[in-house]
Amino acid sequence: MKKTLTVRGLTIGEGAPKICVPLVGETLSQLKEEAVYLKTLDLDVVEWRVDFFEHVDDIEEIKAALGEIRAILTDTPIIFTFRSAKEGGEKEISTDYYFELNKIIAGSGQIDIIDVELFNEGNDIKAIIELAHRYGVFVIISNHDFDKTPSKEEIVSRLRKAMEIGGDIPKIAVMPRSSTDVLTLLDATNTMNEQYADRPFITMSMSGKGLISRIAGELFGSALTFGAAKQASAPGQIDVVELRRAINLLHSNL
Ligand SMILES: O=C1C[C@@](O)(C(=O)O)C[C@@H](O)[C@@H]1O
Repeated sequence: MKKTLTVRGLTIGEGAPKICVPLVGETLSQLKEEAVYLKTLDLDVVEWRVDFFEHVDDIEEIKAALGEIRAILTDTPIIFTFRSAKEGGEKEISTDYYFELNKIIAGSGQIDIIDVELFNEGNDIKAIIELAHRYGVFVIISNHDFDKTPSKEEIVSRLRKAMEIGGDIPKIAVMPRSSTDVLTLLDATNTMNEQYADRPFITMSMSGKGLISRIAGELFGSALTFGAAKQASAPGQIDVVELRRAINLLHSNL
């Protein structure tokens, strides 16, 4: 039996996939403007992609900005994500700083979910999961391949590893080079859903080719999907209004 996960009244892992929209502003004023705009949209979760932020190397500035974002978004679940350059993010930072930042923010009381990349030291990941849980924060353990789609076995294995290490929500985003690659991601998702997952997880095949994976999560097993407001944070994200419409279309026919 798969567990669901409830955050600020939102239950992830049942019914239609939940919609997450990334905040990608570079300056504090852009972030505040974006957050005000996101409040007007029909979305479920907001992800702050802090690697887009101009002061990403200053934890005090990040904390202050987060306070302002939280004050605007009040009841919306917030995911805090520093996406490393090697996994498609905007900036490179040292591993030490990556964990220091994530630990401080996990304990800040301002966020609900934190994204930690799977390709790190197991003990570092476990330490941050433990700390996050102490503060009631859920942890996404993520992996991204912006170049290709690994084999089905590899995708399932990475998602299972994210689960075994203690992540609350395993996640993988891969790039298709062909329609077969999209099927591989969907097949891996379906197998994970039917055979291995005991908790919600997230998968997507990126770019226009992979769009089906961003709308068909309810059928194959992905619990959350990313849509764009004004600016996408990854290739293939569609406008959040169209995304909701497509998801509802599938949902109402299942
Ligand atoms: O990991 C993900 C998924 C994503 O890469 C996507 O393809 O929608 C977008 C990122 O902002 C997010 O952190």
